Amino acid sequence: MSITGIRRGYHIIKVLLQFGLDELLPKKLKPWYFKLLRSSFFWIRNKHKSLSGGERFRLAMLELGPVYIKLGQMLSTRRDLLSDEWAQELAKLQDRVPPFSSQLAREAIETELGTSIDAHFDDFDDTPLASASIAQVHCATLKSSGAPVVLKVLRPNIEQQIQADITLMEQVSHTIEKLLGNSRRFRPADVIADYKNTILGELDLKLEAHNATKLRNNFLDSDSLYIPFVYEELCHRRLMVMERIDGIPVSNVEELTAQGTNFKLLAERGVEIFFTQVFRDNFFHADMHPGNIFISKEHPDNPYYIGLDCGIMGILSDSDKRYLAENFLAFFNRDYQRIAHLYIESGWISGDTDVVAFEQAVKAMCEPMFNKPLHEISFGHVLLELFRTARRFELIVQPQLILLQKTLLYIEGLGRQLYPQLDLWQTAKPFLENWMSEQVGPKAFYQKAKANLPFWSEKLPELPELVYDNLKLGRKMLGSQQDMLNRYLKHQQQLHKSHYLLITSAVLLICGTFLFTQSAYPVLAQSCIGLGVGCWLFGWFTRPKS
Ligand SMILES: Nc1ncnc2c1ncn2[C@@H]1O[C@H](COP(=O)(O)OP(=O)(O)OP(=O)(O)O)[C@@H](O)[C@H]1O
Repeated sequence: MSITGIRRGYHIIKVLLQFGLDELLPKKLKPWYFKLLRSSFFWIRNKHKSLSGGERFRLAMLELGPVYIKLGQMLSTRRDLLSDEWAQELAKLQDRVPPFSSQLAREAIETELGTSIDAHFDDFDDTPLASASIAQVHCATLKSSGAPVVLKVLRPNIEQQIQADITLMEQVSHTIEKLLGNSRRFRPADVIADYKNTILGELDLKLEAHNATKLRNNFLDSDSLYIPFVYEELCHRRLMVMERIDGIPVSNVEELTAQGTNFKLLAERGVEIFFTQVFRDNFFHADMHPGNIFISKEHPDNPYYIGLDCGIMGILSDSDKRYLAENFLAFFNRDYQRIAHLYIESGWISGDTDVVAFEQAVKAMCEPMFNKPLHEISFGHVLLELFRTARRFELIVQPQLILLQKTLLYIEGLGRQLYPQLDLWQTAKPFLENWMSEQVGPKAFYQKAKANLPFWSEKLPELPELVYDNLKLGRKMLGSQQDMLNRYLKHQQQLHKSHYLLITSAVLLICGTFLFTQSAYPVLAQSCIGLGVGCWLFGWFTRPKS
């Protein structure tokens, strides 16, 4: 580990201890060596005893910088793991991060544009509209059209800071894995690798701009989701320019209530949008924390979502989608055998797995879930528990599915928060059933045939020629196969003949030698030996050449 790494490591320990995060760990997670390690840093005391646990955790993440802020943000969406108080506290990390100077922001924007800000924009606002973990957002208007826009620019040196912290995390996680040995089920290095991919993906705003445009186009005719227009020609790796939106943050329930939002419709639309993104478009927003979701101000009785920050998007293969949908349907039909077979067919677990044992484990895990009314069962939770069970049977971890499961859990949590009576099953079931019927059965056959029609109409005129060529080729192949067969038969005949001659010569030679030793029939003995030698020579020279 480098000197810088050691220094950064010490700083992290210092911050964690200064905010008393070690005190938040339950006693059973603090063995004697942990206590010994803590006392060896006796000069670092908890300076924030009066603050709540959630507040201390948030402030520590803020102090440690973007990688930890992002981690806190991700945790804030895990209401299945955190109490409401903690989740609300961590949600503050979403866009209340100290800003950097507008001078630096201006310089960075002009470097990316290659011209002055004034060349493209009027009324650039030096006070940032929002300052988040990775980027800062400033308002301006577009010179060419007067349209209100925002400029999202990456924080200075953010790439180096993230890289340094990730490297340190990688080193620590590898050391932990070595200490834990091979039998580990917990793989910190995999977790860090996953996190690294996620956070590095967010550092390319050009990519984010492409993603946003793609998602916008997928939902252009939608009443449920709006994605702001992106000015791609003004976007660069460290700068993104997009339409300015005016919505209410989804976490601001008071304001949403005050404007008379139809929460039931809003909650149902959240679930529908997610399933549409996954099953219809195969392209889903996978960073759905509250700082990225706004609600329209107009028509509160018919509200729609406004989505920002398309840095992290998930994609599933067609087969993943099919197995996923079948998994949910099998679960709700309590068909555990089908679930077990689906995991093997999809290749998520090995074909050597004991299917019966796996089916029993799935049943033991799923059955208690049906103690709740159907509408309270969470799809995200079902998936999470299925993955946990499958992990005991050597599940081959599918990062795209984990991303999906986390997003699903969050979307459902959000839906329930907005409208606690949300019936997840009634919202999602018709969607899944429709989708499945479109994938299999006569309708699917018709759809696929229709989709392939342009290909066949292009190939049809070539068909007679193709048939003729194939027949010609077939005849040629048939001829050469016949030749090969003839040659093989001839070879076998020669082989048999030479074997026969060699055996005959051996018999004649043995008989001739025997008669010779008896001295009774010398002429016969000589004839036998002569004939034997002749047969042998003939057999040898006529043997088949390999
Ligand atoms: N088009 C927009 N119109 C209005 N406000 C916007 C727009 N884009 C971003 N913002 C504001 O800026 C904040 C941060 O934007 P964004 O989430 O894209 O940045 P980020 O650095 O990627 O944040 P995160 O910490 O979520 O990764 C948003 O929460 C929102 O308040």
